[in-house]
Amino acid sequence: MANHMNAAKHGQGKSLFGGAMIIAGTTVGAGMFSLPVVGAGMWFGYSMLMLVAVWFCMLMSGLLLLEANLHFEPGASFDTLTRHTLGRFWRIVNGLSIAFVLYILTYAYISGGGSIVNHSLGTLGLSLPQSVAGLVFALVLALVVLISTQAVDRITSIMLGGMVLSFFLAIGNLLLEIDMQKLIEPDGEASYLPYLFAAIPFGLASFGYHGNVPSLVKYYGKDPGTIVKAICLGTCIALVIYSCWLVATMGNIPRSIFADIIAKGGNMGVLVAALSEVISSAWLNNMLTLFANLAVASSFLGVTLGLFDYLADLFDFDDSRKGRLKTAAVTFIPPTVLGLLFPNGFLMAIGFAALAATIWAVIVPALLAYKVRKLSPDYDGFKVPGGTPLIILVVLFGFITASCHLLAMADILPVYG
Ligand SMILES: N[C@@H](Cc1ccccc1)C(=O)O
Repeated sequence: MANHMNAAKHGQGKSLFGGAMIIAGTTVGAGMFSLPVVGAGMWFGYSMLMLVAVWFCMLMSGLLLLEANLHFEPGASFDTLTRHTLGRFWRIVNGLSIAFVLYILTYAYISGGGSIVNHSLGTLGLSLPQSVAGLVFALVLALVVLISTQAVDRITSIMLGGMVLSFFLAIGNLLLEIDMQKLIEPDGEASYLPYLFAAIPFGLASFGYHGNVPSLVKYYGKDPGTIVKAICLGTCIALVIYSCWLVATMGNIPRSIFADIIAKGGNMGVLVAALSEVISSAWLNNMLTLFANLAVASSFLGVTLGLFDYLADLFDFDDSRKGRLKTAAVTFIPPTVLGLLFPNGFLMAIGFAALAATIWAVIVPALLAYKVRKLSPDYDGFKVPGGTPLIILVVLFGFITASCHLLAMADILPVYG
């Protein structure tokens, strides 16, 4: 949901709340649906520990990016920051990793969207092949992006409202029904901690919002006090939502059932179907399904709008009808074709998004801050506390997460299920 910037810009006051909602809106997305599935191996306690640690590192990398950004005029893009501070090589690596994350997330959303649309149709007694459901999901939403940015803005604002309501109704009820024993004394195999490592990349993807930092600087101007608070509050909101989500899922679905969910591909629809089984009321069930649909659809709109603008700029396609059609073709055709060929790659795609995000959302921000501190040692504006040790910690976090993903892919780290 990267586009609430525009929605907020039309607003009257530049309140702290608006900025926090922009960050929370971008952060909370499909990554959330991977958390209970990849966290099932280590279960609740370690999942919470991992979430808090990843939240801290992702918050710090966002603040380091802000620090570097404040050395430039408001409006400077991520690309401008890397070009002026780190040079050509990093500019290219950064640009490629951003484009890769946007593309693969679009594919993840088509896969997750197809799966959840299919689950929703199932409750109505209809059925479609999942790849076709993904195609319908992508076509409808791509049309919104093709129409205009304003269309995306309006629709995502409505979706955000619907998401908040449906989340609290459905999850609130699940939270009331949790079984403490499931949370604290899970069933299934007796090994937990070894599964933590393969889950870290999914935590990282779930806390990604960094593309919005330059937009916040443009929106608020050089007002570090408010921007820092907006980033802290926005990521805290995401942390609270994810914690409630873990309690609601792990407190209701036994750990052994998660092994079945994973065996069925671990896609969004399978998880929501397992949750639906424990919700007694049909109405609350609909709220949960509505929430899942809105969450993935609004993330799809935000991410593809970012990709759309990025590609239009890259290929120099204009804003005429023909130009937008060309941009839409390069934006949507590759991930949609991938979605038709591999309808169930949701988890795999979130993992690869995390791998590429370690570059631009973690390592590059740390390097940028290191470099601007070297270039202007007398600068007395906003500085993230912790000095070079904090920068080293953030870079290490990036390397460890990338290594975890690669080692898990190579079957060297254990993956539950
Ligand atoms: N946090 C987003 C994904 C994302 C990653 C990186 C940057 C922006 C967004 C989600 O959970 O869907």
